[in-house]
Amino acid sequence: MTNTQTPQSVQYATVTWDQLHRDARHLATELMRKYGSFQGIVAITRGGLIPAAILGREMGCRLIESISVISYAEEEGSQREPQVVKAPVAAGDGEGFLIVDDLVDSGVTAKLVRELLPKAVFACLYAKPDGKPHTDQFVMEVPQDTWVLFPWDTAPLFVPPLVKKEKE
Ligand SMILES: O=P(O)(O)OC[C@H]1O[C@H](OP(=O)(O)OP(=O)(O)O)[C@H](O)[C@@H]1O
Ligand SMILES: Nc1nc2[nH]cnc2c(=O)[nH]1
Ligand SMILES: [Mg+2]
Repeated sequence: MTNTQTPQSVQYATVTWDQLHRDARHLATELMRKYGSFQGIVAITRGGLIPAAILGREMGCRLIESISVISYAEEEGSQREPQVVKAPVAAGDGEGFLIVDDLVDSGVTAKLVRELLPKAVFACLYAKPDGKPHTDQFVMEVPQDTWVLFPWDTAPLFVPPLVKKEKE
């Protein structure tokens, strides 16, 4: 994960596809060691979909259910009252299921999904301190004031050589 400081002092942590894949495989290893196998996986859309696909492949799990929660306003990334727009019907009360998301931040999304699936295990790749109590397993902790940029949030971009910046 690469930390970048912008002039406004907003911290970003950029995750590449390679790192995400490595971290998801590491999460699969730890989950199998701790819990054995799962009957099914519930992906929290949209961020949990790719991690869930990687975990499903590694753990030999083909039953993938989803729950769709809208927690952040699209335009400004600010938090709003979370709204479930698709329920994880196949998962029952969560017994034998693994819930997967890309990260926990405030923990609001994870808390809501756990209330709907009280018997499920919850796993994610990255956890900020406020969200940590709501996850059973994660790979890496990220500071609360850091915004994680996932590979699907970014694109390679031309960057001018340092020597040109010095002349400005
Ligand atoms: O712990 P919280 O403060 O609730 O934040 C974590 C949630 O926020 C992000 O999803 P987002 O709502 O942005 O939707 P998306 O997955 O569809 O991009 C992320 O994928 C988690 O699901
Ligand atoms: N991409 C992204 N989405 C989030 N939703 C809540 N926190 C975050 C974050 O740090 N990064
Ligand atoms: Mg999400």
